[in-house]
Amino acid sequence: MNATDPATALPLGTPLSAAATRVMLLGSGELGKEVLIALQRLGVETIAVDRYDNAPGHQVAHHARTITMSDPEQLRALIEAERPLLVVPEIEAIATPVLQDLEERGVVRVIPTARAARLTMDREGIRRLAAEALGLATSPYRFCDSLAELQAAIDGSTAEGGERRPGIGYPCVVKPVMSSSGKGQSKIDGPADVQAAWDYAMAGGRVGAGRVIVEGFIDFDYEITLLTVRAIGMDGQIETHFCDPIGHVQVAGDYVESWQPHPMSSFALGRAREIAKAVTDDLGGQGLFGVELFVKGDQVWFSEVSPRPHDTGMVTMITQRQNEFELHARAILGLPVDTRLASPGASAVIYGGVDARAMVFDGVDAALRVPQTELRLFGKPESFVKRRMGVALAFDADVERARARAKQAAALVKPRAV
Ligand SMILES: Nc1ncnc2c1ncn2[C@@H]1O[C@H](COP(=O)(O)OP(=O)(O)OP(=O)(O)O)[C@@H](O)[C@H]1O
Ligand SMILES: NCC(=O)N[C@@H]1O[C@H](COP(=O)([O-])[O-])[C@@H](O)[C@H]1O
Ligand SMILES: [Mg+2]
Repeated sequence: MNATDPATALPLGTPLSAAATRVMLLGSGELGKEVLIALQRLGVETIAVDRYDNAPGHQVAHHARTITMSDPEQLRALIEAERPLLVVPEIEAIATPVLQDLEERGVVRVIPTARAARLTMDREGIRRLAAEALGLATSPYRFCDSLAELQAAIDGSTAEGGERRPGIGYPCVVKPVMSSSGKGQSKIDGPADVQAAWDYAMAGGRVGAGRVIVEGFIDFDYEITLLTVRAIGMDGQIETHFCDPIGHVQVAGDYVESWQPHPMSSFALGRAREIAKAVTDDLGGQGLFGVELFVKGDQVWFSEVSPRPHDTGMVTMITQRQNEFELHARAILGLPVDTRLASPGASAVIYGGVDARAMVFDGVDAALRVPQTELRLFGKPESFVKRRMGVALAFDADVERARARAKQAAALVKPRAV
């Protein structure tokens, strides 16, 4: 298809028949589970894939498959055997060159595009695109393959010709190039922290261990996720829609609370939308993106983007007429979207609190007695102290009240091992 050709909605068939519209999710955690539910509500036949059995999405899909998605042979074999119409990445750690090859040969369509999946699986791909190709404001950064390189990147170095390259300086943030939810990430306040940050990054990286990004620390006033949807408009051309900005709090690089709408100056919101449009136009395709931005006064920095629903966007399950999962499902099927807010609201994360296989959640009744709240318990088969096992949602007349309700409800849920 040519970029200017009008696009059309996909035909929706009968699940489990020869006329089925089949969609495969690569990654079936809490986010994929909600996408699968949204797809099923539109009569799509779903195939949930994850690295372990009984993942949240496995429990609701028509078909459940367990493979190592970062293994090119396993991924290729599964897609060729199942032949879905669409492949929807839900995590970063996927053998994306296989997706690119299958897309190029017309075997499957990858959401939003195989190139977007490849560029965002690695912090280097998306950072170089945003900062170097698109010229967007980001934190200063360097990539390093050893502790010595990391130290030199922070301190600055002198090239052979005597030319001085300034360092990132302190404070700074170190992250494995392939990781998410803050795994392997730490802040370095001074020389004494460098070794520990390097060791932590080496232990926390997912695949391709050994390479890190070091970023200058941005002392932002607040950070937002701007959910941005590329969907087919009336004339068959791609249109960009924005949700209201989502504010959030991160602890150790992992989201613990989010709310929508986050108040912003119209200047900063306009700048945020321009950045989101530039990045998502370049990544292309159809679907929802979570554009992460740091804001200080009227200054806006691009941080990173998920070409898929975002964890902080779980709040839209209580704030929007069409939540981020429904928006993604509709956009990828070529259906119209509506990004309107229905009510201010908030989300608060429920961690496992213990390392255990089977869990019981006490206090759910008490939590749901907090007015205007809902819960999602993801059904993950194993709990870790810091594994996200559920989320509390609340709505209210303003985000501050909603945040208080969501946090109160989350705190009343007490996971325990049996
Ligand atoms: N350069 C920076 N300056 C200040 N804070 C930062 C910087 N980089 C990251 N952070 C903080 O750490 C959080 C997590 O960082 P980042 O989004 O890069 O990690 P991640 O592992 O990809 O997380 P996720 O997968 O949940 O999006 C950010 O939302 C922000 O709060
Ligand atoms: N920030 C990315 C993110 O939130 N991803 C979500 O977490 C799941 C993995 O959870 P697990 O690590 O508990 O298996 C992923 O499958 C996705 O739903
Ligand atoms: Mg992030």
